[in-house]
Amino acid sequence: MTTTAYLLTIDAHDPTGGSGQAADLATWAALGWRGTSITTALTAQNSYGVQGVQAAEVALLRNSLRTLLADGEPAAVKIGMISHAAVAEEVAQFVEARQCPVVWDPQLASADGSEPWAQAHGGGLAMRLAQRADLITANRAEASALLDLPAWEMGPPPAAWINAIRSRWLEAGAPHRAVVVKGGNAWGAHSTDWYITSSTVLPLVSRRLPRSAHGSGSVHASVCAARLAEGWSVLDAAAEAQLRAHAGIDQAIAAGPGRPNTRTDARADSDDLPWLPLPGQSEEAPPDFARLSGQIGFYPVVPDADWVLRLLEWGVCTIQLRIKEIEGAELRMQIREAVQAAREVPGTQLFINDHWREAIEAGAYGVHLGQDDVHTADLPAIHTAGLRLGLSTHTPAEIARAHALRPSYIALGPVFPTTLKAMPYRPLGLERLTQWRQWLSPRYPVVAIGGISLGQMSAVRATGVSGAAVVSAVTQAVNPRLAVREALHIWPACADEAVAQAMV
Ligand SMILES: Cc1ncc(COP(=O)(O)OP(=O)(O)O)c(N)n1
Ligand SMILES: Cc1ncsc1CCOP(=O)(O)O
Ligand SMILES: [Mg+2]
Repeated sequence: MTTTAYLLTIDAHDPTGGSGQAADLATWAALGWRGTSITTALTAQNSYGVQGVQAAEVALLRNSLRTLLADGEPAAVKIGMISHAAVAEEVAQFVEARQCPVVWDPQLASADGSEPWAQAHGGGLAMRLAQRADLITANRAEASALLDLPAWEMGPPPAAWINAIRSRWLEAGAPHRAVVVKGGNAWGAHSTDWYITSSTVLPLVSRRLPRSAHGSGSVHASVCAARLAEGWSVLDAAAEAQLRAHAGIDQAIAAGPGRPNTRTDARADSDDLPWLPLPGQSEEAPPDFARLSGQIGFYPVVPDADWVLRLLEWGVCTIQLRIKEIEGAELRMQIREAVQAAREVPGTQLFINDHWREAIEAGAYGVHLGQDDVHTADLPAIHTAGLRLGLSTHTPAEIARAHALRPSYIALGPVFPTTLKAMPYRPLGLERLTQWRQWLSPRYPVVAIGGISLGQMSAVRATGVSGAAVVSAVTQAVNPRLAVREALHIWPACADEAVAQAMV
């Protein structure tokens, strides 16, 4: 029997269960991971905060780590509170000898600021932990103390902060390494976490909640460790962690008269989504794109205007024209022809892929854009022209990017392996599709795409998404007419429902 992969938290014992090891283990259980824990310190605490700390005995700590390793290497390590330098030294040696992803969530003081542990990270220990970590998650006070930087409250991180983070914590390592400076303890309408690498500084913005909760940093960091162990990028891990921590604070559990505990298995929805503004875009969300006028259901994506005409005849209501190889006058003519034909069938929602200028010119119902397209498309022009916007997403960070643009629907994919085009993304599968669909509800209709055959459409529909976009299942069907009839039977298009409603 092979050992089940495991995550390791090296953190303090919090008797309330709200933070540290207990919160990490509960978070990992909620994510389907086996968690293990090594204790750096025992604490006396309750909902009012930490009342006392006793550091772990170093020989026992070393023995615990060595004994655990005999069962196998961890898939990722999360380091939390360390109250004494001797413990920090032991932990640094341990992680320096590992190959797996490491998340360091420094804890320098309890929320009331009563227990300063900064001295435990002196003598170069903070630098060693930082330089071994793939991700450092620190709030502003912690980063300020560790880097000896003046406080920073509002707006983007000052240049002195970015320079210090890069030169002391990041530059020695690989470019994928990052620091997330969390914004929970700043103020303003939003709470912004700043994601900083050797080459980028990105804001991950959340709606500020009217309260804080004990252990939100532990939940955040442990989600990051789990997702790094699964091979997600640091930015994707940070985006999902922010979403889950936000939901956990929003649904915090009362633990006494003081602060409530962050819920480790909170169900996140679209109110919890962080958003990742485009470069130069303000943190303020732009106005929403127009809502869809009908349901989506079966959503074929086809390569030319003739296909659109045929689908309209066959009763399909939501269609995408995805022209890849034609340009100039012929492209404009096809888009105009398809848009004109779609306008003549009430209830039709025709999206034009990529070609947003021609779509505006033709007065299309909507456009569908990919992640790269949003950097070059004139989104305000599409909005002003009243077109709906659909956006492709494949990862949590891309979802955060899409949420910054407030589109009319969000597509998630690839759900299954697709042969249509090479994609650098792992298929989501139905479980993750269900999960991400929940994150996007109730704000966004969700379209599933990628490798969906007619045989899988019922299962995709059961995840609660609003529609299934398919290419090959229609365009490469032996009998496309029959395939469309079958698909409309499984998931009726809005035209059918509009007709049905009109007949009632
Ligand atoms: C409904 C839907 N979802 C995703 C896509 C993919 O769009 P994009 O990422 O722009 O890639 P291309 O289709 O342009 O290759 C889509 N077209 N429709
Ligand atoms: C364009 C696109 N974007 C994500 S998956 C995909 C391909 C969908 O094609 P198919 O339905 O044939 O797998
Ligand atoms: Mg595109």
